[in-house]
Parts: sequence; structure tokens; C-alpha cells
Amino acid sequence: MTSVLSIDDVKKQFGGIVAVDGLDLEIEPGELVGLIGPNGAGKTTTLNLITGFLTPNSGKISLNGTDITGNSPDSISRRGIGRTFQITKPFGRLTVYENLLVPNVSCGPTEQEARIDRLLRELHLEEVRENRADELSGGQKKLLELARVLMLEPDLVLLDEPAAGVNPALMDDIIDDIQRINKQGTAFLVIEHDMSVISELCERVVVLNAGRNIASGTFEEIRGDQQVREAYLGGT
Ligand SMILES: Nc1ncnc2c1ncn2[C@@H]1O[C@H](COP(=O)(O)OP(=O)(O)OP(=O)(O)O)[C@@H](O)[C@H]1O
Repeated sequence: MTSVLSIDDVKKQFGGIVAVDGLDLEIEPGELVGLIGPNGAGKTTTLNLITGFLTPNSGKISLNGTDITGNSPDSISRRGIGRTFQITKPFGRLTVYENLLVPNVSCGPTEQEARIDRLLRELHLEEVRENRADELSGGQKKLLELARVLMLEPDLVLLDEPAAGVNPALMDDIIDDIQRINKQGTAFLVIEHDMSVISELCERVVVLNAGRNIASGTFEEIRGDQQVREAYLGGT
């Protein structure tokens, strides 16, 4: 099976700082993978490399077997990688519905409306369809951002700290929503500092330290790994 994402020996330096140092990472179609590691491990840089906001110094990044290294963010998004941000950035003065008209979908208007209706229903945003986005709670803004990304029907969604700024009660619903969408076939790579969210949400967890992949497995497996305990999870 061709991996949805394949990162092969990727390196990224900022002057003398090596942020990503020979990273290897594979994500299979439909997987739900967590990406964890201490501050400065290279997680955000990895997301920026995957989405084309940064270009690696060396190595290769492939999407569904096609080399996308150095492609523009716009082309990578059109090819099937969506991304949400730690700090959500909806168009605050537009309604929830209008925000979902913004993504440049390749389908016609009937299918566009059908996707909007389905996503508003699946992500519990129907009631706030006509509300301005800046009136939403932190968790609802995260759901709107996820809906906006899903409008393009990506093969892989990168989530940057989905739990940050979200009421823990709503987080359980968001975990259910992500898992349900994942079961429909969309792969996810999730950066998250909250280990309870990672352990509940992800079937596989990859640990970065100093720009390298030091472990991969279920949360229970990586929690028992001596190298991981020393680098990151010693206190949990
Ligand atoms: N634009 C940049 N210019 C210079 N150094 C950078 C830049 N972006 C990241 N770095 C450095 O690269 C390293 C990795 O940073 P990165 O933000 O990817 O880590 P992270 O794992 O996402 O950390 P955190 O969990 O704190 O968000 C750090 O040493 C950081 O200071």
C-alpha cells in the first residue's frame, strides 16, 4: 500500500540550529497518528515542511507516492493535505456558513452546498450556521476550522494542538468527531501537548526529539520506552 505521507531523511536548518534532523515518518491511508515531543523538538517545523510553508535543506516528502518536496502551500493543499492552526483564524465578520464558502472547492455549487450541510451537521455547527464566526466559543472555532479544511476533502489533515483553548467537556465531543471522520477514510497527524487527548484519540504515536523520530507505537508502548521517558514523558 502506498503511504499517504512519506517523509524520507528530511533536514531543516535555521542558521546554526538544526530543527529537523534526518526525519523519517510514514502515515498510511486512514491512520490517526499523534506527533509529540518536548518544546523545540521540531513538531511545528515538521508541519510547516509538510504543508510547503518551509522547504527542507535535504530529503524528500511524498504525498500518495508523488514527490511534493518544495511545492507551494497552495499546490500541496489542492493535492490533498489540509491543516488547522493552534490559534484559529476564521473570518470573524463572516457567518459560519459564509466561512465554509471560502475554500476554493473544485466541485460545483450543488455539491458545495451538500458538503456544507453535511459538515455543519456532523460537526454540530448547524445551530450557529448564521452566527458570526467571532461569536463562537474556542471549541466551536476549532470545529469550524476543521469543517473549512474538510470542504476540500483532503486525504490527510494536520491538526496543530486541537485541545488548546477548548473547554475539556467539548474536547470529548471533538475527539469523537475526529475519530468518526477518520473512520470515513481521512488520515490525521495531530500535534498535541495534552497526553490525555493523545492517548484517547490516537491509534499510533510518533515521538520527536531534537528533530528526529525516536519512537513510534501505541501510547502504552511509547510510554514504556526508556528513551521516550528520558526525553519527554518522564513525569507522566
Ligand atoms: N523560523 C525559525 N528561525 C529560527 N529558528 C527556528 C525557527 N523556527 C523554529 N526554530 C527553532 O527550531 C527548533 C524547533 O522548533 P519547533 O517550533 O519546530 O519545535 P516544536 O516541537 O514545535 O516546539 P513547541 O512544542 O514549543 O511548539 C527550535 O530550536 C526553534 O527555536
